[in-house]
Amino acid sequence: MENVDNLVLKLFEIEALKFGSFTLKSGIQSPVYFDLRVIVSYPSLMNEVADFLWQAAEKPNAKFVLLCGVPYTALPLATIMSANHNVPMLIRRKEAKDYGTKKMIEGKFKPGDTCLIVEDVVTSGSSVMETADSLSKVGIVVTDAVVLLDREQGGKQRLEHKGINLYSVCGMSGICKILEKHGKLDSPTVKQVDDFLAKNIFKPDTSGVKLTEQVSKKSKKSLRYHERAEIVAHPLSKQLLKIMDSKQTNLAFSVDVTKCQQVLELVDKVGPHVCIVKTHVDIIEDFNDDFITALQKLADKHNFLIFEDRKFADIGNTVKHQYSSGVYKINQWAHITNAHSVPGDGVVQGLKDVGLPKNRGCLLIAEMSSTGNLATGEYTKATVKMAEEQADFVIGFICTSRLTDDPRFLHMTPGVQLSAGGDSLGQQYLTPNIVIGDRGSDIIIVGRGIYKADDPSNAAKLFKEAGYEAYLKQSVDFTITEQ
Ligand SMILES: O=c1ccn([C@@H]2O[C@H](COP(=O)(O)O)[C@@H](O)[C@H]2O)c(=O)[nH]1
Repeated sequence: MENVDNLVLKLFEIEALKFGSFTLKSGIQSPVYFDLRVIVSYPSLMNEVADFLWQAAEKPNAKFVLLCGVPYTALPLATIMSANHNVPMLIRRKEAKDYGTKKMIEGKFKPGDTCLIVEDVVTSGSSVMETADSLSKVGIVVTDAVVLLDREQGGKQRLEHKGINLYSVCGMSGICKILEKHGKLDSPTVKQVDDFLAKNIFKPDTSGVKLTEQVSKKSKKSLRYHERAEIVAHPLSKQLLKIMDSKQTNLAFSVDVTKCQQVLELVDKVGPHVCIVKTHVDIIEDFNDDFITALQKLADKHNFLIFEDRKFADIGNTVKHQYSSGVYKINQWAHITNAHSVPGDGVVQGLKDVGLPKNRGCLLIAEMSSTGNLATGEYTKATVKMAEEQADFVIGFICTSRLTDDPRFLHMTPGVQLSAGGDSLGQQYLTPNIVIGDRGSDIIIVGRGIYKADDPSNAAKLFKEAGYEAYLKQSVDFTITEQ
C-alpha cells in the first residue's frame, strides 16, 4: 500500500486538488477546491483510494455490516470497497422514483442493520447527514462515516454532534503540508489556506448550516496574559497568568501515570515547560503524603500550579467532604480542581466552602473532548451561567473552545496532540494551533503526547512552542485587524 504522500501527489497531478480562487456552493470564496469527480477516469487510482478508505474505516469501534456511498462521486468508491471486502452495499437515491416501488434506498437490509457511509469530500458534513437521515428513516443505524478528504471546516464535529464518527484519509492542512514538502505549493498559498480554515468553520448545534464568527472572535481585543493578569480578581488566576507570561507557556501537563516515582520524575523533566501539572491522584497505586510534599517542592522549583482533575459530581455536602477529607485531602495541596455542573450549583457551593478559605479555584466542565459526550448546547450554556454566578471561586472551564469573552475565565482544553486524531476509547485530539489559534482556548492539556514520548522533556518543549506560537499569532492577527 502506498503512503498518503503519494496519493496526495497523484490527486494533485490529475487536478482533483486545485488551488486558486473558487466560489463554493455556499457562495464563499475558497483558495482550494477538491474535485474528486475526475478520478473515475483513473481506475487504478480509484482502487487505491478505495483501499485507503477501507483502512481508514477499519476502526475497532466502527460498526457496519453494510456500505453506502453518498451520491454520486463516492458511489464507485463504495462499490469497490464492497466488492473487495465482501460487504453488501446500499444505494441511496437522490430523488424517489415516481414509478414502481418509490424506494429511496436500494439493496437488501433489515431494520437495525448498521451502515458505513462513504464520502469523497466533507465540508460541513451535510451530504453525509442527508444520507444518514435517509438510511435512518428505513431503520438503518449509522454511527460511522469515512471520507477521503476532510476540508477541516467543522464537518467532523457537526457529524459527531449527530452521533456519527467521521474517519478521514487526509485533511486539508495535511494535504497542504504534503504538497508544500514536495514543492507543489508555496508557503503563501499554504498560509492562505490556513487563514481560510481559521475563518470558515461550520458550527455544530445550530439549526441549518451556519458559519461561526471566527473573524469577530479574533478581531475582539485578545488581551495578552500580562494584561489579563492585571484585571482578574482571583489571586490564583492572576498567579497562573503571570506564570504563563513569564514562562511563555500555555501548556498543562496531564501526568496520568500510576506510581509516585514515575510522576515525580516526569514532572521534574517537564516542569520547565509548563504552567500547570494536572494529576489524577486516584490512579496512583502507592499514593502517600510524602508524594504530595515532593510534588509541591517541584511546583515551587519549576513555578507551576497543581490541578487535581477530580471531576466532582455529587451534591454539595458530599463533594465538600470528598474535597477536604479521605485519603487525598485535595483542598490542602491542589491549587485547582474541577467539577461537573450536572448536580446544580450546590456542587460549586460545597467545594467553595472548603476551597475558598485556602485560595483555591475551580474549573467547571462545560464541554468534553470525548466523542458522543453530552456536555453540549444548553448544558454548556447553563454551565457558563453557573460560573458567572460563582466567579469568586470558579476561575474557568474545561472546554473545547472559548465559551465567553469575559477575561476572568480561563479556558483549558484537553484532547491535544501534535496532529489531529483520536484513541480507541473515544478521546479526540486537536492540534495546539486549532485549540489556541482557531478555537480561542487559553491552555492546552496534554497527557500521552508527552508522557508516552521517547523524550518527554523535548515533547513538552514542542507542545509549549506550538501552543505559545498559536497564542502569539492570535495577537498578530489582532494587530492586522485593528489597522
Ligand atoms: O473532556 C475531557 C476532560 C478531561 N480530560 C483529561 O485530560 C487528559 C488527556 O489525556 P491525553 O493522554 O492527552 O488524552 C486525561 O487526564 C483526561 O482525563 C480529557 O481528556 N477530556
